Amino acid sequence: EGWDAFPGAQEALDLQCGHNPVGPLRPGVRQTYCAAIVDDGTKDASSRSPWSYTPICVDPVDNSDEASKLCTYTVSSLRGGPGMSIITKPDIAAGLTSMLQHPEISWLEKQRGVPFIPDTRVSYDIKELPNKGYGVISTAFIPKDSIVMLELPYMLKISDPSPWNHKGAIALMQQAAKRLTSKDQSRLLQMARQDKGYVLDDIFRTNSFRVTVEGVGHAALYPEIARINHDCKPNTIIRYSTQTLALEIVAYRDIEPGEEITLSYFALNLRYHQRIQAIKSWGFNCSCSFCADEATRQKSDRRRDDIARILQAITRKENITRDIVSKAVGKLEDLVNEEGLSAQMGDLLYMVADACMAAKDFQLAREIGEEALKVQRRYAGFDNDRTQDVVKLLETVDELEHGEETAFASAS
Ligand SMILES: C[S@@+](CC[C@H](N)C(=O)[O-])C[C@H]1O[C@@H](n2cnc3c(N)ncnc32)[C@H](O)[C@@H]1O
Repeated sequence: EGWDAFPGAQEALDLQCGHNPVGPLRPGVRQTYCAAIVDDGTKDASSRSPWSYTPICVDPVDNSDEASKLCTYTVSSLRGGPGMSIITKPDIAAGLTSMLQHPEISWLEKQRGVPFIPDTRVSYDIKELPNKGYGVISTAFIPKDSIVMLELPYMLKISDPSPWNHKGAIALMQQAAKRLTSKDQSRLLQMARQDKGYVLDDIFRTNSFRVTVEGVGHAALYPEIARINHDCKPNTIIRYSTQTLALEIVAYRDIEPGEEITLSYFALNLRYHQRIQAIKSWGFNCSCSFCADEATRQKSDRRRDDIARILQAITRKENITRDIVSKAVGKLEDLVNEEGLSAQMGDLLYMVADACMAAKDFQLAREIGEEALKVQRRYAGFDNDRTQDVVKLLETVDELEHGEETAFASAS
């Protein structure tokens, strides 16, 4: 509906390549399979399009038929900006073809309802801070919900490299970096490190975000976003678009000029001991207000335990009545607000909707699922995998309800 008004949309939809678990953006779209490109030196430039170089690949350790090569792919410019290298499997790279060949994203903006550009009034500086290395400081008032930063990754690698030989994977990383422009290479090497192990591994370990590409986990480096320091009660959250690979930093509350821009490096709802454990790998201490003193920690942990208990209780079939569920959702909302976890409310509502679906209360599952969808679109991203999970749940609810109706009709 209305797709013709968006140049590039139809071509991009028609070009949806295989290996895309999110599925077509529109029901009924023709699904074509873009060819997986590997390290075949005989191929000319046009046959390795959209990549700027012939990929370099390594074979898997287990050379069975299902095992795939691991390759490094580079584009010299991503959507008119800096280039990008990705170390991934050929079928995943093939899945990126439509995004790379059809960079026109105005139709995607329409779909998500928010432009893919940061609010130009928003500004920040990257500065050296005591005991933190560099950090990002706001230079103007940033209202809640505005996009503070929006970037594309300049390097990505598949999260689980275990099927491939370690030495081979390291060689690919080296090539992936070398094929970037010299400006990007020097930016990459200036990123924070912990001085442990191989330099590019260290840079990935210290700075990368876990994203999904074609439904598969990858570590991604975003140049300036990587300068944001951690806080367990952050003033921004991350929103990720699976179709464009864009990562956004969104104001979680109003931010005053001069405030440091922070985000949480892990899920917001961890308990104190889990936070300490998670932070250990970065080598600094928890200094947010939730870690401040024993009493605050305990109070916060208790609320977080309560959230888990409510979710646990709702999975029991006998608790799926409109009255009990709406009380539980109300209580969850209170706890989430007190703990600053609204960005996770969509995930919680998704779990409640799932429990309603399991208990066959389809009406309730739909109502709560629709609420979950709104929250996920806002906080996770309009095409994020977490958002797509809710879309799938709503589709399943429709199918199950329809199935029950048909079964009932044929029985009567
Ligand atoms: C992704 S980088 C953040 C930017 C980094 N400070 C820089 O100079 O580029 C992660 C590293 O920043 C530092 N860092 C992040 N959050 C911190 C915090 N709350 N306190 C102290 N150091 C922090 C740690 O050294 C960590 O390994």
